[in-house]
Amino acid sequence: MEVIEVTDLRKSYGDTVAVDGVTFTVRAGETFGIVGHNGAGKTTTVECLIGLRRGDAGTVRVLGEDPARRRRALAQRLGVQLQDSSLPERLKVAEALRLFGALYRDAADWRRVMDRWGLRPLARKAFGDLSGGQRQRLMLALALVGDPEVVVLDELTTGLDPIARRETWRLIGELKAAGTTVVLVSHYFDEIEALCDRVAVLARGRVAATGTTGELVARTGTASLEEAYLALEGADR
Ligand SMILES: Nc1ncnc2c1ncn2[C@@H]1O[C@H](COP(=O)(O)OP(=O)(O)OP(=O)(O)O)[C@@H](O)[C@H]1O
Repeated sequence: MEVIEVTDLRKSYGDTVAVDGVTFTVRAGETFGIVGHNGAGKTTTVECLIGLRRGDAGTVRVLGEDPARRRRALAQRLGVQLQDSSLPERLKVAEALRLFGALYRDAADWRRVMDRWGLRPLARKAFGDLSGGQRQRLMLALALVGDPEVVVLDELTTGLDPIARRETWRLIGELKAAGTTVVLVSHYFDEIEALCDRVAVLARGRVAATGTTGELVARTGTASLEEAYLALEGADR
């Protein structure tokens, strides 16, 4: 079953064409990676997926719904962690989890989410006093507190130290084992290779290729996803 269907999505900001006819599908339970250079259109695509933006043309369906029209209903089933998101400086970690948990009809137990993400020692710390990595971890926990069917993670482990990164990978593996569909935007090829079933390579607002790491490597005659990406990105110039 297709959980996400994006067909010929287009979006411009004035004269800048950010997304120029993007098409891909994500199946139920799949972990799907989106890679691309800075400005390739990844964030714009993700924003259209979660209903924060409406494309100029094309269609987007998430769990069968149009996110631009059904954002509220979808919010109950969707977990989102965006680049550069923030919270009020004085809000404490436990308060944030409780507050976000209360927004969902079928939320996970926020205390368990707090434990799972190693946030209990920080429960009484204010958001403004957290380190970059701790903020990132909290944002991930908040994306999951609603026990979502689909999770969209933009720059999952940016700012995390190597140990926290590996721990995050392990938790994403658990999500995957539980059948959650995950969309992962990343600049880290090791992360995409380790976690994703399939990848879409975005270049200048278009999908240069979609496939498993093995397929992309075979198609480009390269030895790694990073090399395959560089070949595909260059070929599209
Ligand atoms: N709100 C906006 N107003 C004007 N232009 C924008 C806006 N948001 C994005 N753009 C432009 O659209 C293009 C695609 O940007 P987008 O943020 O979607 O790319 P990205 O792949 O997420 O990049 P990065 O890896 O740097 O985050 C870029 O040229 C960017 O400058």
